[in-house]
Amino acid sequence: MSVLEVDDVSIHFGGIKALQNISLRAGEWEIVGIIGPNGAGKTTLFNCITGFYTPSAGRVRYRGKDITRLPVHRRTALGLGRTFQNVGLVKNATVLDNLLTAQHLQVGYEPVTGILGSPATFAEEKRLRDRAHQILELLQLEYVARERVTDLPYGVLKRVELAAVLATDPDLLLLDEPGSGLGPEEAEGLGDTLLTLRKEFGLTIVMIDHHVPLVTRVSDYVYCLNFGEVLAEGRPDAVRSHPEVVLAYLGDDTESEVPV
Ligand SMILES: Nc1ncnc2c1ncn2[C@@H]1O[C@H](COP(=O)(O)OP(=O)(O)OP(=O)(O)O)[C@@H](O)[C@H]1O
Repeated sequence: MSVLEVDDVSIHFGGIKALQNISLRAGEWEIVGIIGPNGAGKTTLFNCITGFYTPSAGRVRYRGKDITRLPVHRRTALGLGRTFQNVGLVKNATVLDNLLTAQHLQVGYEPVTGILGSPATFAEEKRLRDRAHQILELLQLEYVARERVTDLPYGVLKRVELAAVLATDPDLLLLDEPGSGLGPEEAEGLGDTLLTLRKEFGLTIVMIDHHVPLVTRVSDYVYCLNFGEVLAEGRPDAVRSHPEVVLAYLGDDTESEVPV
């Protein structure tokens, strides 16, 4: 059974057909890449998967369960974790507090209950705090645990955002442009991190990115969207050199691959 199944999903906004009959699969422990030019519908597809939008037609299933109409928090509780195109963190809080807050969205009681609560909640608090530190160590972020988010450079922020979503203990991780704003070396490091995270946490990952070398390197399977439709899908190298994908990116077919 697939972890994620999107079947014939369509959505329109007034006259704009943002998605038309999109189908996509992500199997257990797979990394699935989504590429496509600006306005192709990539973020809209994520919004349909995570519950920010309800599709006009089609189905979204998570581990066989129809989640098409479930609200966002119920999907999060099932194991869907998502990052945003623009960093989604509490800017005035510390890195550690951002992780602890993200975890409390998951456990269903407020941090103050943990402070005033029973021995059982104390034990749970300790478990959450230990896990937060484990994630920070894995992402080499322990050194900024007590720094305020607002004081951090962009590349570090992107890693903190990844840490915060991992803190919610996801099973399916949806990453919206994790490589945006990163230089080639940082993107290379991010690729290594994603491969490690998949192994350490047994994750299935679906990622949108414009950074084609990153997507090609880490993905098992790639979808290219254009004008709300799947233009091509398959193994990364095949999609990257697909004539229609080249045309969509470059506007002509004189090159043999999507630019690196
Ligand atoms: N809430 C909305 N209301 C109206 N139009 C929308 C809405 N959300 C998305 N769209 C439109 O849907 C289309 C797809 O947008 P989307 O943001 O999904 O593209 P994208 O592939 O993620 O682009 P980018 O790479 O630039 O982020 C665009 O024409 C966009 O203007």
